Amino acid sequence: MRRSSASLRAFPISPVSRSTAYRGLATHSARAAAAAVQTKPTPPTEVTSDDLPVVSVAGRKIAVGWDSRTWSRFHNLWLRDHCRCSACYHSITKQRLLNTFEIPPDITPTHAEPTPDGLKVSWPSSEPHVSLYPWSWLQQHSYDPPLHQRESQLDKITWGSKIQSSSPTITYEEAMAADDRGLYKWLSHVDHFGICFISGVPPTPEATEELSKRIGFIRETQYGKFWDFTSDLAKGDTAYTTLALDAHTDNTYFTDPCGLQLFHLLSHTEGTGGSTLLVDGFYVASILKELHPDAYSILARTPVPAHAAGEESEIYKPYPPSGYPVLNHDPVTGELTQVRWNNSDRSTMKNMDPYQVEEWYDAIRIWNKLLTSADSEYWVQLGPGTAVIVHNHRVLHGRSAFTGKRRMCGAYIGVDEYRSKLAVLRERFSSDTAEAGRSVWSPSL
Ligand SMILES: C[N+](C)(C)CCCC[C@H](N)C(=O)O
Ligand SMILES: O=C(O)CCC(=O)C(=O)O
Repeated sequence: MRRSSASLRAFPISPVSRSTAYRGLATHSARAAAAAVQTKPTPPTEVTSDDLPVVSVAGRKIAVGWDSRTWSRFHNLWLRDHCRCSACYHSITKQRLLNTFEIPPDITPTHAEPTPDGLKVSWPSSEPHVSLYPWSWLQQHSYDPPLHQRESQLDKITWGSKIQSSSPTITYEEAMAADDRGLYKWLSHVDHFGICFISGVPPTPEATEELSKRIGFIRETQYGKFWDFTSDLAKGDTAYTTLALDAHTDNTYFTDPCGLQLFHLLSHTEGTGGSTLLVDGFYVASILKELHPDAYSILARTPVPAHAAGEESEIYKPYPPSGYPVLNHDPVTGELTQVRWNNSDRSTMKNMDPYQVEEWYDAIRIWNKLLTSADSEYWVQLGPGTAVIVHNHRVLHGRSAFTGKRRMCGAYIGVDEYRSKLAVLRERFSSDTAEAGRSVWSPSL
């Protein structure tokens, strides 16, 4: 609905006129719309300079009318706290300079008006303080009501064994290309699928280490930084044997399990077996939730203790020691964010209520049956030249038993290092403001 700019003209807000900040038809219809029961808000249209939103200050909030049906309400206190002028916010470090706790809880603007660049608000203070909030930022961060889908897993593509017909893959050249476009493609595949193969990798630990470092610094653990291992029990873990390893996620004994795990099989001679198992934990969890909601709920609320205690000098356990559930969720969106499952590394199930015991075992039995189904299991034989990266918060991995001499190398990357790199690449390659550098209004802040 187009409105003349005259009807949107703000005028100074005095206590008397505070609740009638605007005149003209737009205000009436906008206010009537605001009073109407809020139907599901439609994301507002692009704000153009000749069609500015309606702005109204009422009590402890400022209301922004995007169109006749969509309003957002922002607390004055919240707006003042989020001022990003150079006095309130460090434009280089992107850190708050303002002392939040000096803002009066009942702060009220002396003036508020729509401008082509955003919502302009003047605050009472000994020296005049003016804040300007870009319309796009206000739309993105509207919380009353939320106008945009919160950052969510919408772009996750779950898979079963059929992915083997078209596994996400990039070439080593793409991954190593200095312009980072290939790196962005690689990490986008990991973000969507939880796995990505890399073909054409020189079959050396050196090249594999450099490949790993393209994502971020390697996460050092008790197994070292870059690992190059075989079945010699060099470390007190069954990975350093010829035994089969059931589908698992690594580091359940850490408070914060690694984010990515890269594997590159350098050689396997004088024997057979040792193929790699990959299972999309998000895919299996979605089936469990659909077909066995009670089991899903049990796995989502029962903490599972774990340990790595194969070295005399080490006892790793998560904090708190009770551990974390198999299925972990975003407390805001409720979406599944992390699978933690390693039945070998699981410690004694203590602190359980007696009635829980059998239902928990029933739940993990169903979970295991789905994990090990032909529909879920993606078996692939790695070999020199083809590495695979696995998102350890989502995809479970394992291997079949083997004979002979088998040499595997790889590395862990922290989940925050991975997410930071992806965010930077996304900012650079998918934002039309990348050239201008990171704004204090970046969606990431
Ligand atoms: C990857 N690397 C061979 C270094 C270590 C393997 C550790 C496996 C451990 N049981 C876990 O699940 O975390
Ligand atoms: O040896 C392999 O193929 C995988 C070993 C493994 O599962 C691990 O290191 O976590």
